[in-house]
Amino acid sequence: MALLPVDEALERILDGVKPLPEEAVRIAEADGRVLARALTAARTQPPFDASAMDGYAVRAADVETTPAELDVIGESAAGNRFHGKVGPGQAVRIFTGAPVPEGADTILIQENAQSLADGRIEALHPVEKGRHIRRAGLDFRLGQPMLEEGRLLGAATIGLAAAGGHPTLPVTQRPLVAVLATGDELVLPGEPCGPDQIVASNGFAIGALARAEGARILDLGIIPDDAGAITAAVLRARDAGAHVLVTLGGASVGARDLVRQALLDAGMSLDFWKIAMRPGKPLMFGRLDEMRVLGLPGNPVSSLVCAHLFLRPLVARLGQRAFTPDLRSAVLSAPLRANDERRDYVRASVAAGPDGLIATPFPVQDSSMLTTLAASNALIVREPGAAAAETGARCRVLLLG
Ligand SMILES: Nc1nc2c(c(=O)[nH]1)N[C@H]1C(S)=C(S)[C@@H](COP(=O)(O)OP(=O)(O)OC[C@H]3O[C@@H](n4cnc5c(N)ncnc54)[C@H](O)[C@@H]3O)O[C@H]1N2
Ligand code: MOO
Repeated sequence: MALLPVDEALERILDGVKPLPEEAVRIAEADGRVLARALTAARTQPPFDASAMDGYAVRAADVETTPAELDVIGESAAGNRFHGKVGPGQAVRIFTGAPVPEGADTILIQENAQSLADGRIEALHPVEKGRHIRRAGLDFRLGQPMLEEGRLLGAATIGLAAAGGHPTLPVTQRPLVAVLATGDELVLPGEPCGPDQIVASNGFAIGALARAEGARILDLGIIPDDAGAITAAVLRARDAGAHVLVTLGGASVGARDLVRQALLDAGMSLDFWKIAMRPGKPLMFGRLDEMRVLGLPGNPVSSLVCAHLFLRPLVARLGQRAFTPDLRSAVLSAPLRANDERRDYVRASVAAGPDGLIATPFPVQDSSMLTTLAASNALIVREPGAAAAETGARCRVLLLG
């Protein structure tokens, strides 16, 4: 049977996936969340004409010719306005952020004023009308759109929302991704490791990748190669309301590769198994009620490359985040062999050269080797059936970010 092309696999995984419903979060906890609907200003900023400088609120007409003497009749500070009116020949001491008093139409900065005796000042230079005054609503006005739906919230956007008077924000729920590792050979880092055992690493890597895309993680731990135990763990994920279940390992064809059967036993409808991709051929995908199930291969590189290509966009879409693979053109610094029928994702390091990006593939591409994946910042994407490529040839690279 022909293997499913990668792009079609992604389409099938994303088919019908919609952003999760919204929830309210306190603004102090909104960092990294996605705005579920557009936000409008609940107030006007600044709410009054405000001074942008420390100095004196004056009438421009009084300082047209300088030096000019003025009577200081009071003070307007941020949080404590002056309630009177500035008349001809008068000034009010004013500080940055304070309301400009009635009658004044400009700000004389204190560097351009000389203090005299008896609460008088001398304006040393003329000031044009409106100088150093922030008009009410300069930043935004009540009811004005501030932030659009789908906006990823960070420092500036959270600051804006707070200034707009929002104590809580409507954000898209974070997808819950359950992660289930399978294999009798696996132990956790730091646990005693028998002679035939290895340390389970995939769950940590996948968890990190999913979290970076906005997911919450439900860690189901390591389940032994026992179909019944795997099925029970799958049902735990569903009952916990996981939006996505990621299984790790046991996806291939060996007699001990029990995950597919265990998923079917749990009631999953299988959409596909095996795709035209290297690494990651035994990838499987299906649905169990509302939960999407991604069965990732056990080899650490296969598992993480598949997660980059399929789990990230799935989690992003559920969480209403924009996701666009960062594909670029580069020049090969070493030759590559002709490709077979699978799309190949070749670990590589990509660096800027004088004429654009230069891609250097790692010579050994075994899908168990995390050292090369950790050293890679990109994958060279080679189409099925691609001819051998010489040094200097153009290639497509997927930056891992
Ligand atoms: N006869 C065939 N054999 C294999 C085929 C095939 O088509 N025919 N496909 C190969 C490919 S490609 C891959 S990829 C692997 C994937 O196999 P599984 O998904 O069944 O993975 P396992 O056999 O369970 O494990 C493979 C390897 O990865 C280690 N592993 C598993 N889980 C973890 C984990 N959580 N952390 C770290 N390492 C893990 C496991 O110990 C094995 O060494 O199948 C090929 N075989
Ligand atoms: O697809 Mo497997 O991932 O070649 O090692």
